[in-house]
Amino acid sequence: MKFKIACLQMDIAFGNPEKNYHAASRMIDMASSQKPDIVVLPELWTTGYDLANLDGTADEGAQEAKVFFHEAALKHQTHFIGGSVANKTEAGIENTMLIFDKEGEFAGKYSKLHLFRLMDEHLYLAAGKDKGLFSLDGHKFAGLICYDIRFPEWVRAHALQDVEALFIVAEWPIQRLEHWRALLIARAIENQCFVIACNRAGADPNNTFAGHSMVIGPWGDVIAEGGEGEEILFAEIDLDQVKEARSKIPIFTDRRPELY
Ligand SMILES: NC(=O)CCC(=O)C(=O)O
Repeated sequence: MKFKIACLQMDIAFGNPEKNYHAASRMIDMASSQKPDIVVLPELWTTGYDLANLDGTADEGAQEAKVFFHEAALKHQTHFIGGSVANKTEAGIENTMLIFDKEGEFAGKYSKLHLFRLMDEHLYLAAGKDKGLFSLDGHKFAGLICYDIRFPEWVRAHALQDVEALFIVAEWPIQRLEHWRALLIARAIENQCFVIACNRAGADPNNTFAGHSMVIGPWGDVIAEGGEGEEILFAEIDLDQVKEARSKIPIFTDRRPELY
């Protein structure tokens, strides 16, 4: 099965959800002219990393974001991997990805598991406990958020559940661009699956972000890659390539988990 993907590599206004909702709507309308099957947004796209003010700007139960994606999915008949939003829960503020299918139905959520200390996440955010697995059109996928890509054992756990594509949403700074590219390509090759990674563009008071959203095939081939600025990255993926790669080099059969 083929899917046409649109990654919204948006600039994000610091601590300004209203402005960011407008910007996202505008980009979704633009992306829709190419009739994508799946639209992907970046990490914390409603607030950016204005963590100190999340008490005032976080979305209670992610309700506003849920209504937004429900309506956008119905309007454009497109699946949404809704980046992530600051989600006020009983456990604290989580960094939560929402998935909506093209009928506007809630299809899953994932709250970031690994908090990134270098950007103070551990001071303001609560770590999630979700698995992050979901299905769209009968295919199994997983969601990951930014720093998660440094944990190959977490990504492997998804691959062992027959996931065919990993959707990664991020606010990854420019100074570690080469880590971003190398880690994404490695996660695709070692798990023999597609990697669809949507990063933000622009800057906030503390960081300039890398852009370079990427769509990578199960052989590690870079199908599409963004530049540094705001843009919509389009790519088509063919999930049959996952079976092909896994049957040519059967690493899932050849693993020796009893020894490691
Ligand atoms: N938002 C993040 O999780 C950033 C992760 C990052 O920059 C890294 O190097 O890892």
